[in-house]
Amino acid sequence: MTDGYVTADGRQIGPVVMEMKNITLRFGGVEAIKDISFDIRQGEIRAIIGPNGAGKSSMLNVISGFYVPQEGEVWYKGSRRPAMKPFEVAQQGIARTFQNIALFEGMSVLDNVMTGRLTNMKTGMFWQSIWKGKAEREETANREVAEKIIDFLEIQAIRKTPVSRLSYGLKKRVELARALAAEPSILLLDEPMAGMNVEEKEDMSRFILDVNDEFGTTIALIEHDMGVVMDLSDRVVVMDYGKKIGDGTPSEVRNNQDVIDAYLGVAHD
Ligand SMILES: Nc1ncnc2c1ncn2[C@@H]1O[C@H](COP(=O)(O)OP(=O)(O)OP(=O)(O)O)[C@@H](O)[C@H]1O
Repeated sequence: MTDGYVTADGRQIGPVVMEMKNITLRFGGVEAIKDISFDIRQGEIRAIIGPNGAGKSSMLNVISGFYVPQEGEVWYKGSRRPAMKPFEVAQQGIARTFQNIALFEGMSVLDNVMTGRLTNMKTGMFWQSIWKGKAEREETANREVAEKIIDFLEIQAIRKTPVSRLSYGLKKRVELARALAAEPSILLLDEPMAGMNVEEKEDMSRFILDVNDEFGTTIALIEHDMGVVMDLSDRVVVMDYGKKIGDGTPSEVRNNQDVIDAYLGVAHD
């Protein structure tokens, strides 16, 4: 792994933790990702942005192991990652949220957050049945982590409330809490601000920054609204029609002519 460095915007970021090398992903005749390479560094907030259909969700799904690209390599913590099932990727410390909220609506906030601990459970069903003490200790420790995250995200007042009764913005915050409960090394956020009003967007931005600051979590997020990510991110990859057209700090990509054209809808060859 290479060392960390200070970005042009003055933020210290760490060594490379994940590297996408020449990734190409096809769906039949559609090339959703065309030979894209970029890295994600320890402790940074890395955004992948682009207009509708640019290939952002496809890229997030490659990172999370949901799609295996036809070409290219994914490197994680210094080794090439073999084709993996999403739960295996999760066990390696990569947690995610979904654009369409994927919570257990009938369950309380606390129980939903507790499901985020499942990938960290050491005691299997067999041992739980014959070794009650160990399982109970693990349950207590898991609950402590869940409660700490609930406090951190300021949702203690609704910890017993069924998710179905919550506003959209709060559901998104519970989803963030559940992903954090896994204590991930990399947190993937799928359009975390989509469908939110201005106030909810501000709250979510603050929580994303606080999580990054307080826990040092590396965060990769996708978003089509360029404005939303500019204040939040250390570095930004810009995609358009499956290609990478920009990569750098927010001010670098903001001044990149290809990026400006893509967002203004200027025709491509
Ligand atoms: N499962 C799939 N099967 C076939 N084509 C797909 C599939 N998923 C995505 N595509 C195509 O791949 C291209 C990139 O789609 P993708 O959803 O990754 O873009 P996006 O940047 O996330 O868009 P949006 O902002 O609208 O969500 C599009 O042309 C899309 O139609």
